[in-house]
Amino acid sequence: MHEAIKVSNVSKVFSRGYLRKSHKLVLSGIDLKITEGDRLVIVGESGMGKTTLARIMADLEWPTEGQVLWFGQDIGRMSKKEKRLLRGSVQYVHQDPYSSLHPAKTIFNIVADPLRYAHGLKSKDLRKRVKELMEMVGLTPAEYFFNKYPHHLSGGGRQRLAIARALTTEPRVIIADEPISMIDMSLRASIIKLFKDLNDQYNIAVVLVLHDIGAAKYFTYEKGEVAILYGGKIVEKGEGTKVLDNPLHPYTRVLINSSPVADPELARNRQVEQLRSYAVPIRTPDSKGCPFAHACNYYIEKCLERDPQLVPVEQNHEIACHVFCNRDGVI
Ligand SMILES: Nc1ncnc2c1ncn2[C@@H]1O[C@H](COP(=O)(O)OP(=O)(O)OP(=O)(O)O)[C@@H](O)[C@H]1O
Repeated sequence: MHEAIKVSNVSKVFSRGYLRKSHKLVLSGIDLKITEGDRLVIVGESGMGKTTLARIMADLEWPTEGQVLWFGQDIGRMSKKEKRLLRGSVQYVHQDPYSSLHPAKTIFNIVADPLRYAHGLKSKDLRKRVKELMEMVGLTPAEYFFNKYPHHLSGGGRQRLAIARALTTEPRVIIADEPISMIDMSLRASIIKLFKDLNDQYNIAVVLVLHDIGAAKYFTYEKGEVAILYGGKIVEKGEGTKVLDNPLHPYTRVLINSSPVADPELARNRQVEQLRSYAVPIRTPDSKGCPFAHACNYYIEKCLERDPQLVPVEQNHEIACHVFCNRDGVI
């Protein structure tokens, strides 16, 4: 299987303030890849760098250091022409379906416009393709929606429309940033199911940014990988079922144990570990040590001094933790 997107040693620093002298390290040393036709979920709480990473993967943001490869080619070294040829192959779906769609355009034109401009489709062919794409995302009967506007749709319907628009370029990868966070609870599973179907039926690689563990499990149950982000670093990554069913990093364990469960009996009896701090770590390029050390109940002196690297603990499962893992495996 070929790599669709590969991120190597990516760091991102945002600079601001007077003379841009204040530097914030938002991502550091990120290595991540998704192969063609696969699934990947990036999980973490708010402020951990998920959106920045997804935007860098989609070439909407540029890394301060490191490389991003699309289908084996370094996008930082591509000419404009080369990039233009590949751009349609990687599509980005925004978090907010309420502001990402033009409110004064009909649903037909939202899907048709990119087909007109990029593929030169007209009249009958255009109508046929718009109908096909709307059916692919479950907006049926498609003709019923043609002359309606985004405000006629629910949040879930709008997200489907945004996905239909993304499909107009026949992408090989879709990157969706928190695609269910602004949608009613009852519709969330159906949107994740839609991404699963696009992956299964059309072999489109899908990267989802999520903070909902239940949704991450549902998406990677059959296949796919999960990367857990904390303080701009990947602290655990690997096969979805391994990471989510057998979490080894102390942050992943807390994240999973504190996610809501439907069974009231289970919820009542569950012991949730309390962290030493719930503050989002603010890191600069000079920060030392593990980003989770200030919150971790198991930290040792070394955690404050040295940044742990990702180490394999079993096949396709890595963690970055001085306490729970060393080069010989899990302690
Ligand atoms: N353009 C920017 N300039 C300065 N700081 C930024 C910029 N974009 C993001 N940040 C900061 O980077 C950090 C990570 O932001 P990011 O949006 O990537 O996190 P996130 O995990 O996606 O959080 P959320 O789920 O809240 O979107 C935050 O502290 C944010 O304030």
